[in-house]
Amino acid sequence: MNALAATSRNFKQAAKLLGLDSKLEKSLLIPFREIKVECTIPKDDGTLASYVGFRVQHDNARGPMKGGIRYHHEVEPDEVNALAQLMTWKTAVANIPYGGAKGGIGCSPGDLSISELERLTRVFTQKIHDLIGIHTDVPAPDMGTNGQTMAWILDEYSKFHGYSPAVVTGKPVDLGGSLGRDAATGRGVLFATEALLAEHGKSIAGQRFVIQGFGNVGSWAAQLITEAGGKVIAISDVTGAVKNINGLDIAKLMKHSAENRGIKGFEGGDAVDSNSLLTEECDVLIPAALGGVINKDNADDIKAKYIIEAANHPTDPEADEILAKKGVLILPDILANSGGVTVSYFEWVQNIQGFMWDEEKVNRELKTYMTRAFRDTKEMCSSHHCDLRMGAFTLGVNRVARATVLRGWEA
Ligand SMILES: NC(=O)C1=CN([C@@H]2O[C@H](COP(=O)(O)OP(=O)(O)OC[C@H]3O[C@@H](n4cnc5c(N)ncnc54)[C@H](OP(=O)(O)O)[C@@H]3O)[C@@H](O)[C@H]2O)C=CC1
Ligand SMILES: O=C(O)CCC(=O)C(=O)O
Repeated sequence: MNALAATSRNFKQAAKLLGLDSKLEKSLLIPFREIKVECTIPKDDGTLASYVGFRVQHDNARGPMKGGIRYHHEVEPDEVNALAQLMTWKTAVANIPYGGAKGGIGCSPGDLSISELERLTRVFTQKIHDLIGIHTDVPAPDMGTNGQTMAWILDEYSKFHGYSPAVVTGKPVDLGGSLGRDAATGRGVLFATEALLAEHGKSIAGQRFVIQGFGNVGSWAAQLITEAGGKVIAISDVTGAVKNINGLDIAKLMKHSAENRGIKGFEGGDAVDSNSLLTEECDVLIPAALGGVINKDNADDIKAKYIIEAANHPTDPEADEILAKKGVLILPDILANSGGVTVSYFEWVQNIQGFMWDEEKVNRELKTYMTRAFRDTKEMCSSHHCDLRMGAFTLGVNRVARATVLRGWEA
């Protein structure tokens, strides 16, 4: 199912459970602003190349809009729209004072040189600089982007507006980035998984994990789960998938991946078919790459008891229904991966205060926020007799709806 159709379907179900006024429901779904820009750059070989960039600013009822920028060849308007909408509900679930936005450029970052990526990022920033800002819309990294990308945006934006470190988060620590932001989404995944397992009398130790994606989120999740005593038995990235039922050596896999631009060829396990990774025998499945990967075609074959959505919208609504019938518990994206934007909030707060927290404080606060978001979601599950996805959606949508009405929304 199309990402926007899937996200909107979940939103409408939550609106129904909350008994939301139909006009308010319609207004909450419509994005505040959709930006599309053409970014033309000279390539290293002297030819010109053109890429389409997007920024969708979905909602700002609770504060400045917030969300990552993705560089990927599949970036298209509907998906960016869906991701921006998810950010609105996610920041509300985390109860941080933000709305939601998302951006992206349709490109294959692996095929561009560092200087081409820099030129592309600077041109994109030139085209959107007057629509983002510390109190309007604050970008961060997502798939295919990283701290360096944020540093270029910061620098380009600052040429127009003066030095403004708080205009982006997820930037390098040397430029005012927060300690702990790099690991934050993976660490948040760990905390959320711990909270879910604890409800069932279990802990990370002794559970078998399968992870799709070995980038920022997947690799940190794998490291932290291993440190907590979990056994990561299979991992995939674009180059392939590797499995070891005794547990993969994540430190060695990190080294191999950095040296070989991917996990293909890693000798600490058996190469397996990437397409069957999601249906491997395990206790906990963590999709940490693309959206829509768990769908009606593979949901019935999934053997995990728990799915922790580290990626955004990895599960289609049709798959949700199939998995619910099988008794598989899903910790939804807007809760499970909210650790990244939560520490982005800490980073923004530190920049505005001109003060730096130590990493221990960042991680401690992150745990408090993740545990609170989990508890608040469970309360919505109890009061609306719904699953965790609807618990999180009703929590987020209700908070945004209340802020919207309080600010003076009129039907
Ligand atoms: N970064 C963040 O703070 C946050 C990210 N997220 C979400 O987490 C997910 C991952 O983001 P992030 O880790 O930042 O992105 P990265 O670009 O750092 O990593 C993405 C990973 O996914 C892999 N991948 C891409 N396509 C496939 C595929 N078809 N099969 C298997 N693996 C694949 C990539 O492989 P390769 O490297 O070989 O290309 C890479 O290992 C996204 O859905 C993102 O929206 C959510 C919240 C915050
Ligand atoms: O850190 C942020 O601001 C946003 C992270 C993000 O894009 C996401 O949570 O999907």
